[in-house]
Amino acid sequence: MTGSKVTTATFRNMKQEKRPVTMLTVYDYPMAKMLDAAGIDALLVGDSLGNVVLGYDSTIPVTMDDMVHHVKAVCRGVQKAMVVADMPFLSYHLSRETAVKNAGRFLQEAGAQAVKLEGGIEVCENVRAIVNAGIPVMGHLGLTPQSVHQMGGYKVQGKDETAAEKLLSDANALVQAGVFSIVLECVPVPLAKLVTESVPVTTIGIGAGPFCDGQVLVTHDMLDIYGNKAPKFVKRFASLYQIIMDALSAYKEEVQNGSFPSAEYGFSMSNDVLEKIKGQ
Ligand SMILES: Nc1nc(=O)c2c([nH]1)NC[C@@H]1CN(c3ccc(C(=O)N[C@@H](CCC(=O)O)C(=O)O)cc3)CN21
Ligand SMILES: CC(C)C(=O)C(=O)O
Ligand SMILES: [Mg+2]
Repeated sequence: MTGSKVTTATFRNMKQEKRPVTMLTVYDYPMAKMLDAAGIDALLVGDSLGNVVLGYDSTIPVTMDDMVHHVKAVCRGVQKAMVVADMPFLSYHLSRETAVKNAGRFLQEAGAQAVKLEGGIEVCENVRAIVNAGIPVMGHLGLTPQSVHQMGGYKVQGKDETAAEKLLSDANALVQAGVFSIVLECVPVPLAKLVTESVPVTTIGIGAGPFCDGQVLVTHDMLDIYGNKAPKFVKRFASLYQIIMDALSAYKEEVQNGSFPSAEYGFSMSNDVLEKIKGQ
């Protein structure tokens, strides 16, 4: 069954069998092909697109059209992985109708299999409406970047009793609303463990410790594509920034000193033709 598509049923089975779900973010076709070939279970087209690819300093400017454009590119590169589309700022708050309509675009126009959205009890009515339309929904609790101005920065969430209780009741409300999975971002390890043991759906952690049912990271962070400072929870699995910078310097040097392009990179033509056109 290694060739078959990852579905919400796969998520359910993996939680039951205690096999960790692997998820990574992706925003374009080439990376989607690589992540799918590597057997990553789920690909999140995150609204971190804003930070990682579009150069904004938050996820708030990202629009539905931005997201649809990138989800389309990702889906063209994927055979097996589940593609989850992150719903951007204000695309699921205004009404049940707009929430369903926007979620539907990701499946109908772009080819995703599920959507993700941030928040707890306050979004549950709209989550239910999306689920009722036959669209699998992944929740997202803890550090929810679209609320950065309300949280007063990117900080660990759920540390005090009130916040921890709120997170637990939000998780239960999302389950009641029909989500198949919940991302837990930047929450203390023991709280993520408690939520994971309390809910029947698959929890996916980012900065939430090893006891979640799965893990997600921003691919550009774990590959260190930018050579910048990353949040504490990011492990660098490669240092691509250095590799890319070395390649760029080598190219510049070789073009400037004339060693590139050497003969092997050029095309020849017959001398006859050359002589003829020179004689004209
Ligand atoms: N490249 C990238 N990676 C991400 O993980 C990510 C984005 N972009 N954009 C959207 C959000 C923003 N995220 C962030 C951003 C910063 C921290 C951060 O600096 N956290 C502090 C915690 C401070 C504390 O409360 O102790 C850290 O040091 O990790 C965490 C998550 C996660 N998401
Ligand atoms: C960090 C993940 C969970 C996310 O929401 C994103 O990449 O936008
Ligand atoms: Mg996001």
